[in-house]
Amino acid sequence: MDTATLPDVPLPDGYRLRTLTESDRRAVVDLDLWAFPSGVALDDAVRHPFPLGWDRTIGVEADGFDGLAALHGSYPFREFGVPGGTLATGGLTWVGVHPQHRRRGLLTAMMDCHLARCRRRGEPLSALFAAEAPIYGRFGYGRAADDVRLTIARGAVLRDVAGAGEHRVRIEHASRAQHGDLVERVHRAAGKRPAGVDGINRPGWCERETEELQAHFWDDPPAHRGGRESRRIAVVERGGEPRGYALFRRKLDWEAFGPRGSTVVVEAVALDAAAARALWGVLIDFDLTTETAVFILPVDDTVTQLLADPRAAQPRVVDNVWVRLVDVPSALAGRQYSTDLDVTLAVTDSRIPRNAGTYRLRARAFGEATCDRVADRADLSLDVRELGAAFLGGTSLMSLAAAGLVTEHTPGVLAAAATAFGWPVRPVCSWIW
Ligand SMILES: CC(=O)SCCNC(=O)CCNC(=O)[C@H](O)C(C)(C)COP(=O)(O)OP(=O)(O)OC[C@H]1O[C@@H](n2cnc3c(N)ncnc32)[C@H](O)[C@@H]1OP(=O)(O)O
Repeated sequence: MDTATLPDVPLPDGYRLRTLTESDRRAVVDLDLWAFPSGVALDDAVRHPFPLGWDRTIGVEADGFDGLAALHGSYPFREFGVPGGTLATGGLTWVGVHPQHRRRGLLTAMMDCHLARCRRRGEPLSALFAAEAPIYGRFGYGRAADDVRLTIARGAVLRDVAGAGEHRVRIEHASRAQHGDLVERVHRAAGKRPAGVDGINRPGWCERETEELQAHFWDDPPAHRGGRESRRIAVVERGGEPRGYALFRRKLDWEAFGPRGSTVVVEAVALDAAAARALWGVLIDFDLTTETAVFILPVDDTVTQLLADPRAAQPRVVDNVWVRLVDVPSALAGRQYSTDLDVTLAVTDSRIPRNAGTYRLRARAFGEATCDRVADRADLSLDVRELGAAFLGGTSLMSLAAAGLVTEHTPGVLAAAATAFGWPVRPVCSWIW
């Protein structure tokens, strides 16, 4: 399969797509700074590790315009978490259009290019984090996961967990050399068995799979610290084995009545309840601080159950990953379902017409699934966007139907399908790419 040639997608007059190379790095970073304004100087920004592979970084050039008019890239996630397994997924990122060229259809052209290339590469899914939430629904992406952000007062009471006291906590400067392997190992294990039950993974979980992403993740330039300290890590160990970690930064502010520092937790992962209790006991009790802000957590994270007063943590729920089915039958057959299922779905898809059609989806609870195109009358009808929203098991088909976005043609099938599409563990991706 030819994956190098760019697909022939319609572009506005005077624009063309081009695969970029290392020699375009400065232009790429410059365009990114145009799209995402920042106080970081271009000369500084180009020195930092570049997270994309060049074979997946596509620019748009314009007649008579120096530099790039637009840009997008994608990460090759080979093991993006879906209910009961993983699927190859194109992780769309670095989408940007120079302000001079916006609203002429360049994003639309880049989306057609990205989706065509995902399909050629055999990636049945694409996923992304949306800079602005209204952008991607029109391209068939559904809001597939939410995360919760907490602000926990220092010393908030946590429920006891047997065995928590048997952990040792190391608190250190975080570095790839010292902690890279540990973080990857614990992070991967947490996605595979988040509730400690075999086969019940966390959908949406994915690793920083490439060398470029790892280098970028561990880079810690002062300009990205927001006035906070360099990145630190707390590692909880039991019997000498790491059982959890948190990456965090503190900041000390002095006020008239004394210190009012805070801690920001960037990623916190624990392999069981005792490790979580040991970890959070440290994170919410740093000296000279009054609160700990937690950036991204699964909405069902252990700490939400351990807090004696969950309201005091001021939970805010925000959209996390958005998912797009690039190849409907492969994607639907590529996940598991929570109950036995036999349903016929009529799917519309205005951007990838070959996806549109009626499919019979059959599955055994927590087992194999098959999905075949049929000519039958459908039990349910919905757009590919809603299928994306429901795909990770975090958005109920029932709630989509209540909003008029899924239609039931066979009475009783909606409730059964909504239950089957759900998953015991809520989806999330623990880091923004
Ligand atoms: C996965 C990621 O990387 S998320 C990062 C996205 N990038 C950014 O937010 C950086 C700043 N913004 C930009 O670079 C650009 O404005 C983009 C990429 C958001 C849009 O690019 P454009 O080339 O202007 O989009 P394009 O002209 O193809 O618009 C397509 C449609 O989307 C709509 N649209 C575009 N941007 C937005 C937005 N921010 N909010 C709502 N609708 C939008 C357009 O109005 C248009 O609608 P229509 O089809 O009904 O006419």
